[in-house]
Amino acid sequence: MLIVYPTRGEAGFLRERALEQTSWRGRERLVGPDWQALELGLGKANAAMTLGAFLEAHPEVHRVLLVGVAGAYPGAGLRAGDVVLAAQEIQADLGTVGGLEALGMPALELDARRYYNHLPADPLWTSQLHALLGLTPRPFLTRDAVSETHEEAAELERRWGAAVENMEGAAVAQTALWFGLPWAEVRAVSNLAGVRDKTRWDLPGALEALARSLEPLL
Ligand SMILES: O=C(O)c1cccc(C(=O)CC[C@H]2O[C@@H](n3cnc4c(=O)[nH]cnc43)[C@H](O)[C@@H]2O)c1
Repeated sequence: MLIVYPTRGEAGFLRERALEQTSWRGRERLVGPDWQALELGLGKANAAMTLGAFLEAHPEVHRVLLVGVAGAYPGAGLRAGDVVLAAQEIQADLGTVGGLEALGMPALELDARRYYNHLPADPLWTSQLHALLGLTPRPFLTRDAVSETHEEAAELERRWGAAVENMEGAAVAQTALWFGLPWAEVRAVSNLAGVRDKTRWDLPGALEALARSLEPLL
């Protein structure tokens, strides 16, 4: 299993369990007993670029798990420290404000299936993770620009029906789908989406909860 994470700050619990810490094209790479982990960088371009290049060079990878922190949308009923599993990733800043279908062009076409803004997580692996980790799958939303106000976050939640916001998920999803690999995603809530003041985030609490919830996998 390849575990990917956007920033080094999100991978402390993996580093603690790693047998080896190296670097791959300037990105941190960790090797565990039966997993390896790779830093992606912030945002969709970094995520797709790094994961695509790594998968091309590492055909031994059979599945991809994205882990990290996320902002919870106001109506999602989530608090800092809650851990969520992705049912799908929604790429919310591709195409028109309402999405890509208005342009009549999919982001990805595989085996006659067209993917516009919605990228489903692997159903089998996600249901296994649901059973193993006790997490209920929820819709995740990805955009390069983070929500900066409560109103912006509430509008995105209303339009797309997502529970949490992040900056890399859809890129990892699209890359994994293109490589024909199952992908899944687990994130811990560090903040309310729309809140940019980091003193109101709980990064340590989120990272502790993420580490605890992924224990059965490591
Ligand atoms: O400053 C630190 O110590 C630190 C440690 C771990 C992570 C960070 C981050 O800043 C994580 C950035 C990462 O988190 C996702 N994220 C978190 N909240 C939101 C949000 O409200 N909207 C969008 N993305 C969010 C995102 O995927 C970033 O890549 C700092």
